[in-house]
Amino acid sequence: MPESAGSVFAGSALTCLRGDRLVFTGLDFRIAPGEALFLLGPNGSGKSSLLRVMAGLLKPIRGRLSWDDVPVSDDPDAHRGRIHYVGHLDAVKPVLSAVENLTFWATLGGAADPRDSALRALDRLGVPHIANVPGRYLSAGQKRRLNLARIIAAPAALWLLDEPTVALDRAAIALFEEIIAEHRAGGGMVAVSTHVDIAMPGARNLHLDDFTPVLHGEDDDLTDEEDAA
Ligand SMILES: Nc1ncnc2c1ncn2[C@@H]1O[C@H](COP(=O)(O)OP(=O)(O)OP(=O)(O)O)[C@@H](O)[C@H]1O
Repeated sequence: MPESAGSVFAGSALTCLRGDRLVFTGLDFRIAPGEALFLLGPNGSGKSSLLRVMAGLLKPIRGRLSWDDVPVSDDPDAHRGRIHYVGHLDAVKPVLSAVENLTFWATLGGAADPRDSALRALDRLGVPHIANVPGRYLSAGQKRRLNLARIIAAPAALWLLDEPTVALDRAAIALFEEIIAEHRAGGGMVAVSTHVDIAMPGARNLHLDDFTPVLHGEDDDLTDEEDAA
């Protein structure tokens, strides 16, 4: 059961700089238990950047990120403990088998019985047969399923998923939609960046291009904040 019961995750007046580019400014969002947010927008509009901000991996140069109205920056470790962040670059270790990769992540995520959780998550993602296959032999879609198995191998209230359905076949996308629905039914929260249709009933849309800054020279004093991770 996620720890989100009653919790609200919110951002207000967020401004993000990457390199020398102001990516978005004045961005607000709010996710309550059971809610889902789609991050939408063209390439380069800042979806991945916002997910990294939400995960505490990238510091916004302005604005506030809060959990139950307490600034996330007050306790970054607590925030890390309540999220699963899955980026679009997978992190499968090539020499470890699928179940070893997943057991490692489940241990980090605080699962009670990491290996058992790992095996059950592989089963849920429809790939029990890859358990003993080394990461380097997995297909793109199998790696993606393995990455998504991470989110159910250990509990976390907030799932931050960057283009989660890339390389997935239709059956896996349907499975993924079911898993998201179950998470939300248990009070979990989710933010998903995507360029394709994913069924998440009742999800709200956040269009990143609505927050693309128009510069008139007043932001010349902005300084870059490197990745916090
Ligand atoms: N590490 C970085 N250093 C400098 N600039 C970066 C970095 N990462 C991303 N950017 C820039 O930040 C902007 C937003 O990129 P981001 O990856 O957040 O967009 P996106 O909406 O997720 O794009 P896509 O749909 O292509 O995945 C882009 O202009 C990109 O070039």
